[in-house]
Order: sequence, then C-alpha cells, then structure tokens
Amino acid sequence: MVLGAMRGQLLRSSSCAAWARLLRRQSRGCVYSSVHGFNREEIAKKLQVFPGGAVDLLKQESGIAVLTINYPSRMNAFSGSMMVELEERVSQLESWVDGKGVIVQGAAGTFCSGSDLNAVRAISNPQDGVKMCMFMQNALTRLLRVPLISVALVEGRALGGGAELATACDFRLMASGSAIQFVHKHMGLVPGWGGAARLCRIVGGRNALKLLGGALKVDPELGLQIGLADGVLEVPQPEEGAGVVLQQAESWLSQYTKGAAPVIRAVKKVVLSGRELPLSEALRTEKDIFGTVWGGQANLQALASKAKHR
Ligand SMILES: CCCC(=O)SCCNC(=O)CCNC(=O)[C@H](O)C(C)(C)COP(=O)(O)OP(=O)(O)OC[C@H]1O[C@@H](n2cnc3c(N)ncnc32)[C@H](O)[C@@H]1OP(=O)(O)O
Repeated sequence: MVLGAMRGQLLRSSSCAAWARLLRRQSRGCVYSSVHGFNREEIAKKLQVFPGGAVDLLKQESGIAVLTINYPSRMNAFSGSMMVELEERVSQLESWVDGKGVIVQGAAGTFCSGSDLNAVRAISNPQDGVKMCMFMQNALTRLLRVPLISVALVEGRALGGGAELATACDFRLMASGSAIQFVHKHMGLVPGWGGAARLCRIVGGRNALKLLGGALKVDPELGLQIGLADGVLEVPQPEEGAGVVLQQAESWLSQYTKGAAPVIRAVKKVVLSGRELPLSEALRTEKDIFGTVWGGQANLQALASKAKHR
C-alpha cells in the first residue's frame, strides 16, 4: 500500500508537470499572446475607459462557484470594465484548487444582452474592435478551460455576446420563458468572442448556420431539440422568492460535481483534452491525468470500501 501511494505521488507530480506543459503550450489557456501582436495591457487600458456594472464571483463551500454578470440597468450588457473584470474572475477560478463547478448567471432575472452598445459605438473602428474581440476570446476560452464543470444559467435573454458567453460553458440550462439569440446579423456583425466556433461544436455546422444566418430566437424547447440546452428549469411564482432558479441549477450541477475535487477536476481535464487535442496528444494527456488520481485518496478509499456498482 505504501509503495502504491508513493507511486501515485510520483505520477501525480509528473502529471502536474504534464498539465502545466499543456497549458503553457496553449499560452496559459489563451488563444492570443504577444506572438499574435496581442498586447493585453494596452487593450485592458482602452476597455477601462468604458466603466459600469460588475462581474461578481462567489466561491462556495460546496465547491460550486457562482459568477454573476451584473449590470441590470443595461440588461447585463458588458461594459469595457466588466470585460476586464471577467478576465480577473476567470484567473480567480483558475487558481481555486478546491473548486468543482461554476454557474454563470446574469443578475436580476436576465442573462446578458451582449456588448454595451455605448462602448461599441465609441470603439467602432475595426482595429480596436478586433483587439476587444481577442481580449474576450482569451477570457472566454480560459473560462471554458477551467478545470471546473461549468453551466450557463440562462434566464430572460442571452443576446449577441450574451449568447456567445452561454457557449463558453460546458452546459446550458434555460429557464422557462428564456431565449438565446445570436442577433449579430441584425447588428451587421458576426460573432467575434469565439461564439461561432463553439456553437458549431455544440449544435453542428448546419444548425449553427441556421441560428446565425436567421438570427433565430432559441426558446427552451428548440434549445433542447438541437442540443443547445441541456435542461429546462421552471421559473417559480414570484412569491417563492428570488434565487430558486439558481438553487435548481445548483442541484442539477451537483449530480456531476458530487465526489472528491481532484477526481471531478480530472474528469473535466480528460474531457477538455479529448475535446480540444488531436487524438494522440489527447491520449497522452489522458494518461498523465489518470496518473493524478491513480493511488490518490479517493481511489484508495474506494478500494478499501470494496465499492459495488450494482
Ligand atoms: C461581439 C458582441 C456583439 C454584441 O453583443 S452586439 C449587442 C447585441 N445586443 C443588443 O443589440 C441588445 C439590444 N437591446 C435589446 O434588444 C433590448 O434592450 C432587450 C435586451 C431585448 C431588452 O428589452 P426591454 O426589456 O424592452 O428593455 P429596454 O430595451 O428598455 O432595455 C433596458 C435598458 O437596457 C439598455 N440595454 C439593453 N441592452 C443593451 C446593450 N447591449 N447595451 C447597452 N444598453 C443596453 C437599454 O438601452 C435600456 O436602457 P434605457 O432604460 O433606455 O437607459
């Protein structure tokens, strides 16, 4: 048993190094770095010129965090400072070693109405637009890659960039009466926060073309039908109080986050590598991640309890 534990420990340290190598290869989970002419400080400074709202993060004992897009007077549109705050919150999630899951929601019963159109008007030149888009692609790609199982809880409307944000989670739950709509075409745009690439992977190219080409409003029923939504939550009567939908989402997510944090995080990592890497590389990464749980506490406990899976 002692030898087994030592072997597990050795494997865990070598596989941590492998995971760190993987993240380094992916520029710490980012798509763009200085190699691509991306200057994070320069664009963050430009974005801070457009303040308003907040992005709040609540890390809970249960291992499930709640990330709230909070600008109700603008239907939770992203101001420039909120884009920078989103990136900071993602960094906090990346360094939360006890975390298992995260729910992304909007404040006051609606998800997110995309970019703050006031900021969009002020930075309507293509150079700055592309820099903002690189910044948001980095932040949302890192969000999707955190070793936590993530769910977008869509209440009310998810429009434009808000629909793109919803695709940057592993799952989407839609509250009754909610809608996800890629309204970009109506704005003379296409998605730029990575939403089109992610949408194709979620619903397939043909459905993505219909949703983007027709700027279709996806209600919960259509969402379930095409695989954009993973579940529908009934919005309670107002007297049942705010927060009930969030509780429902937490309970839905807990079916996947039950268990030891290292195991849940390893589950996300093997799926992430399978989703993103070429097969040979995904297989090697899976072997490395396997090494982090083999002989680990949860594994030894399960062996000692002679668990049956009837
Ligand atoms: C690459 C990213 C691409 C993008 O995200 S482009 C942006 C896409 N989003 C939009 O075009 C949203 C436009 N807004 C709307 O369609 C409607 O406001 C919406 C969200 C359906 C809500 O409709 P209603 O419930 O009737 O409420 P309302 O229109 O009176 O809105 C309440 C207040 O919120 C504001 N608001 C909503 N979305 C916003 C946005 N994206 N940027 C800036 N302000 C926004 C709206 O202007 C209104 O403010 P105010 O009360 O008039 O001062």
